[in-house]
Amino acid sequence: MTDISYLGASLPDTSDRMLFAVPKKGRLYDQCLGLLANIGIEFNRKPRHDIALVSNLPIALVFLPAADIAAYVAKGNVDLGITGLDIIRESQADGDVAELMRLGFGRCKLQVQAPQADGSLRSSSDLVGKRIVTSFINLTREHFAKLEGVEVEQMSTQVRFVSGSVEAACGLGLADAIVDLVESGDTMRAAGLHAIDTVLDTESVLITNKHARFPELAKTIKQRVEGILTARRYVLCQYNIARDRLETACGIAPGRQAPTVTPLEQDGWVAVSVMVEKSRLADSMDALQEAGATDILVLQIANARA
Ligand SMILES: Nc1ncnc2c1ncn2[C@@H]1O[C@H](COP(=O)(O)OP(=O)(O)OP(=O)(O)O)[C@@H](O)[C@H]1O
Ligand SMILES: O=P(O)(O)OC[C@H]1O[C@H](OP(=O)(O)OP(=O)(O)O)[C@H](O)[C@@H]1O
Ligand SMILES: [Mg+2]
Repeated sequence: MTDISYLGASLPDTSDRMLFAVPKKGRLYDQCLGLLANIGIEFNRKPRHDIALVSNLPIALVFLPAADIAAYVAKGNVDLGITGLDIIRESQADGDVAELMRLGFGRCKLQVQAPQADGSLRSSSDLVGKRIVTSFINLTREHFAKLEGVEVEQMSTQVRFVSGSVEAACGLGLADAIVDLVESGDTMRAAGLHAIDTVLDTESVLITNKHARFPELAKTIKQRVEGILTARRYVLCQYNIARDRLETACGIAPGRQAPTVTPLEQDGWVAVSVMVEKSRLADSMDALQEAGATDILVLQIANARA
């Protein structure tokens, strides 16, 4: 049985439950809570408690720092978890951790950033032998060792760890450049830095230990998450069209599997219902209208299953 007694004095009994690790704060927290609600996970988390029993499934949620979750999953201390791909790679947990699915939020880039004012630093190669500060020492060392064409132990670039506010390091004279996460770029620019290379594109990932307990329950969670992600990506588009133009219309919006076509009470006309990717919706509606579709309606999808 997993020992998680370090997480609180009066622990609930979690022995018969799948342990599901979720970031306890930070950039992924709100999205994770939204996802848990959407997949029907109900729980009541008491203030200051890092474990919450799920009332409608044999699951205990364990709220942990995002940066630690990959290591807990890799060691089998928890069965399932949500964290960033950057953290999985940095924790060197790939061998023991199976990626169940990418979740499409927490998207950002791990980038090499140098002072804008220093025109001599234009790519990672210009930093060989210099001082780099980061929270991602393993990924950064691998990046520069590869660039230098040597093993990590032999490389001349110096990589030092700081746990946060990495962008301050250059201004404080601690580093010539940094490696940190960039989303909008606001933090980077505010510190007078610009990106000169990308180490990794990252997003949040649902992961499990390769030998985890409760594989059936993990599969259920995965299917539920898939349903929510599909629902978020698509809308349902309905329209009427003359039957002799149906083929053209179906070519414009072929749907996930195929459009549903039902006869209208009006002779020679049909009603069509089809899933359309949100990213292509406006173009598809223009083309459908052009092809003679009328009464084109768009409906949100709350949930979906393949
Ligand atoms: N600006 C961002 N945009 C999108 N995703 C991000 C951003 N910053 C971090 N992430 C993602 O979220 C993960 C956790 O980072 P986060 O900043 O939430 O943790 P933290 O630094 O421990 O928390 P905090 O910033 O509250 O101290 C990162 O590893 C990355 O995958
Ligand atoms: O490109 P941006 O949109 O500005 O986002 C990037 C910033 O977000 C994260 O920091 P966070 O806000 O989590 O603070 P932290 O450094 O204390 O972790 C990351 O470490 C960057 O500093
Ligand atoms: Mg942070």
